[in-house]
Amino acid sequence: MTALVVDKLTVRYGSLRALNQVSWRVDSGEILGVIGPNGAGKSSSFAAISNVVRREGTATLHGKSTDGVPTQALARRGLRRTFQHNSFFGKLTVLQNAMTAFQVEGGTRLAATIGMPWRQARERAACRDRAAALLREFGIGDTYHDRYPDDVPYGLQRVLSLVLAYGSGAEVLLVDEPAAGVGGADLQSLSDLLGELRKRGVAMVLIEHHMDLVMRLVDRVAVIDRGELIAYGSPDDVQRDPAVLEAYLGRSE
Ligand SMILES: Nc1ncnc2c1ncn2[C@@H]1O[C@H](COP(=O)(O)OP(=O)(O)OP(=O)(O)O)[C@@H](O)[C@H]1O
Repeated sequence: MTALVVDKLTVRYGSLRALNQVSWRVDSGEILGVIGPNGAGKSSSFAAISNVVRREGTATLHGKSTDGVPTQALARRGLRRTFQHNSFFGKLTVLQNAMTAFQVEGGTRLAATIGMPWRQARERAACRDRAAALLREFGIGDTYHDRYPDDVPYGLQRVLSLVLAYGSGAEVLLVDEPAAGVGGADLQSLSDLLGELRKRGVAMVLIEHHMDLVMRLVDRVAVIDRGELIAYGSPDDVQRDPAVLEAYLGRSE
């Protein structure tokens, strides 16, 4: 099932055209890799899809236009994203952060679930159980639940970012450089997690500089260079594309 289609997406910052008429699609249960050199326009495409920056062109989520739909409303429609840098609520524990993942879903206010007294106690307990189960499901054991995100190993923080974005049922995930700063076994865990989310039917768009991870994992690749889509196809085809070799893969970052 088609999850997200972008058509002729264009982003301008003043006189700079950061993205120029880029089109691609991603289906449920599929990972689209978006690659390109630094400054190519990858993150701008996420910002445009999420309606964080002004855009031209269209983005269609499950067949419905997202034009003018606020970011939070898109999140409620199942479009979530993660960022290059972890963005947790630093004063909340890992578990409390996970509890907030259900706020968007349920539409309840953060304060009502975390800060408020006895009236909300039952809802709070249910939310807490759900959040703890979610964390455990993705390998974040109880020993980490009461720590602050900054106090857990970095690889686990990256996993936590994804788990929070996935929350209790994201259908389309925009994943921005999950493997940044991650190596070894943590890289494998991340790769496994992304594979697991795909199995669950989540459509993912993955911006990533870690080429091995991208080429091993994704179903299709969109290559952007200086705001232009220069190649779009299977990892094998893209890796053989002379324009890609010239513009990106042969260039050291
Ligand atoms: N808010 C902004 N205002 C002005 N220019 C911006 C803004 N955000 C990005 N740019 C510029 O737009 C271009 C595309 O940036 P973008 O961050 O989308 O690239 P990217 O492919 O995600 O790069 P990287 O791999 O380094 O994260 C770059 O030239 C960048 O300097």
